[in-house]
Amino acid sequence: MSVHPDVRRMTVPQLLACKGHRKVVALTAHNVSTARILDDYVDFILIGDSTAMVAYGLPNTLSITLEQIAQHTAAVVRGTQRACVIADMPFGSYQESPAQAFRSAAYLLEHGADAIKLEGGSVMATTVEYLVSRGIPVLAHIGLMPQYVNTMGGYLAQGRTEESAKRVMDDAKALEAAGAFGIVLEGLAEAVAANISSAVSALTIGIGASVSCDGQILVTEDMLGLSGSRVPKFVKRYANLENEMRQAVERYADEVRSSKFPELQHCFAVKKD
Ligand SMILES: Nc1nc(=O)c2c([nH]1)NC[C@@H]1CN(c3ccc(C(=O)N[C@@H](CCC(=O)O)C(=O)O)cc3)CN21
Ligand SMILES: CC(C)C(=O)C(=O)O
Ligand SMILES: [Mg+2]
Repeated sequence: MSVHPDVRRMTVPQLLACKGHRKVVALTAHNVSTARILDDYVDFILIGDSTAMVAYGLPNTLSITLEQIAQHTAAVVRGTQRACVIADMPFGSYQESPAQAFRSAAYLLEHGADAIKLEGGSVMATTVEYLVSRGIPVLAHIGLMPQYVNTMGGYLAQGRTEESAKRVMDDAKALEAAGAFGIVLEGLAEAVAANISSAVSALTIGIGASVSCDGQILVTEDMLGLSGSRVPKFVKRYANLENEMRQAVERYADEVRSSKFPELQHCFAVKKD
């Protein structure tokens, strides 16, 4: 990157300044071609651990490694200029201790991330404070936490009982006090998301948590119709790129088989004399 880039990347303080003024727009990406397109439209791009599922075909988000997320982060950074880039901390890279979390988060910042995201409520407050006080902006993630799939027994919406609603509100307040600049609210009852969004000064980013959040995020493959038929209830399909890709690939296959492609314009001629 040049010393004086014409285009400035959105910073975490600028993201936070959106609270109460305008909605924050976010999507996931893990490669250059997608990141380059998103860069013109979103405030931040998340390299989600959902990459495990949408890019690697793994059954859940648990087995993607820090090294994999770091490489996908570097790719997204190379494909973007304006969007803030936030990397998901993979399972096992931060739960052990604040020091372990710092080492992992620093590794992701070394690969170009502007901030990191980690899952967990009050239990992560000490870790969040440790990271933020040492220069690493933290986006927290509560409600439906996919890295807890084995203890939760599934991807279940949260905040639907009084007890659950109170727990999630307490988590949000603990993370705010620890210094998280934002909190992803996933799979959360609408009223609870609304209460949290007005109770905390941190930015709330919803996914399946209603329009009351300060911003929204979705997995890009889901909203583009590229992740098959089984998508979470909270996904809205803005395109059906699977159909488009099928049509294009079918046409290519037909043209190769019928020798219609390639044509002369796609070929090199021998140089004259
Ligand atoms: N492609 C993709 N999109 C995602 O949004 C996503 C991932 N992968 N991987 C990690 C997690 C898993 N997510 C999920 C997966 C399934 C449901 C789901 O099926 N939920 C039920 C409701 C469950 C209940 O509370 O009863 C649903 O009907 O949507 C929700 C979130 C969200 N995250
Ligand atoms: C959907 C977002 C919030 C996420 O954590 C992911 O993609 O991994
Ligand atoms: Mg994630």
